Amino acid sequence: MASDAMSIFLYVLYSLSIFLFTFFLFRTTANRRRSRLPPGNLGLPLLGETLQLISAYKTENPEPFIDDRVSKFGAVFTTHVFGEATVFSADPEINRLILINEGKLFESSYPGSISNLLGRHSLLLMRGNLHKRMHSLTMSFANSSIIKDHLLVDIDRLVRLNMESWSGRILLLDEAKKITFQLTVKQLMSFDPCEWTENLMKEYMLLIEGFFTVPFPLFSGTYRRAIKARTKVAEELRLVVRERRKESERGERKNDMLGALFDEDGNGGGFSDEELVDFLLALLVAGYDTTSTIMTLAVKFLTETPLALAQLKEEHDEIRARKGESEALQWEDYKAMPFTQCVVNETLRVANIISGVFRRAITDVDIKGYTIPKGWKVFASLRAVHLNQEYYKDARSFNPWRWQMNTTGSGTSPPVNVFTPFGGGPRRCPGYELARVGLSVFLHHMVTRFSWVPAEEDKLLFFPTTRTQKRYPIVVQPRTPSNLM
Ligand code: HEM
Repeated sequence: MASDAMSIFLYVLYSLSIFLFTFFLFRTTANRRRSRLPPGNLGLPLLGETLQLISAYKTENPEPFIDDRVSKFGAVFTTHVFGEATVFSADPEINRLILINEGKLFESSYPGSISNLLGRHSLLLMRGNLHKRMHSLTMSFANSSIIKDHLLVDIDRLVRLNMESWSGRILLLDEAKKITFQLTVKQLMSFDPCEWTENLMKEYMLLIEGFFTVPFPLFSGTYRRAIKARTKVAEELRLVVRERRKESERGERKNDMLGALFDEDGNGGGFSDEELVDFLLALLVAGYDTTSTIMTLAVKFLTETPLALAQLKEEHDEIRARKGESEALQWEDYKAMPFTQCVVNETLRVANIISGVFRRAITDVDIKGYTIPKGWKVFASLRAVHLNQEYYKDARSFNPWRWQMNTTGSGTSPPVNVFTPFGGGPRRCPGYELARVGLSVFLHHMVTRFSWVPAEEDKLLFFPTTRTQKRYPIVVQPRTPSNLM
């Protein structure tokens, strides 16, 4: 016990001295270059402005920390958060430069908790040529023609299967998570829902909870549990990979992501089991939480905007009327959902599931008259741009009709590079089309099968991730001819 206390004390002392050393080093560097650094405030020693950031996001305002500084300093400013001097950008042009110069001027940089839990062979942490190769492999697996030819069938089937058990009060976020987890496991490894996928999902939830904690098992029970869950998930995935490697050696091939990886050179792409496990584990993380949250928030925004919900229902009722009660959606049906695509865009814009991306400057970078010093962190805020009045009239309201110019020629079009919910450049989300199709199919079955009301008030939270406080409880009722609204 005494030796535990002593090691904690020594550990804290050691961390403190590293923090102070780094902080003063940055301060000195910052002073030297102050004239060319973006304006801003480094805050308190050690803490910087981290506490201001955390307390700002306790409100219902989606972007208080950035709004406040943009009004004082402009769209690009300097701050110091989570132990590092960081340049924040709310400027679409600068964001674009940051995103397209991945690997040249900047490289992605995730907090320690996320990197440790994902594993170093995940796509999100790969760099250079290997990243290029694996990113394009992932893109080719999730592109429109693959979705059209075989993923859509599973999406439609699994969404309907899950909705069959809905009745009375449900927590929509939990239901959406179940659906997206099952979908992703199916797409990656061809497993249909079973006890194994359910247990795996429970471990995944624990793993994801560890993302926004202090990455020291000694200090955080959540992080400890997440590490344990990661080990269990990796063990399970390793067994799958080994089994599939044997099948592949026998010439058997499944039409899923793992199959695509084995196809690379007929022998697991030359990848080790460890590499394949990290890769799959991270893809499951990237697709699961994001898509389920966007499904839930789309329903919340529609519930609060009855005219939009009515128009969406009309679009989907027409499709259903053509197809009868139980026929599965086809690619042509997905392509005949113009208003749904406005709803999808507007949900992505207002919800901003990924509020922005962190990068690190790998050299001194001159942008718009400022210099971002080598080694500094950069945060390209996608949300600050999406919620800027300059680019979107009445930017903080949910208004799907603003996107109708793309289909009807009315409305005003935002400038290019302003709408970037899936990022951009070499790290652009490879699952963007899959997410859009998944959400559209989910909305189709939701509005054609059910009417619903919120079971209680629930509010949006924006930190550390975008979600609703109570997982959006609603009461659902099957739609019948006498209950069409
Ligand atoms: C609404 C749903 C989604 C949103 C808003 C979203 C957003 C994003 C964003 C902004 C990035 C860029 C991160 C960066 O530049 O550092 C990204 C990357 C990524 N996304 Fe998505 N995503 C969604 C769904 C999905 C799905 C369904 C998949 C599954 C295939 C997926 C897989 C990935 C992966 C693997 C990366 C890392 C790419 C890389 O670093 O090269 N995402 N996503």
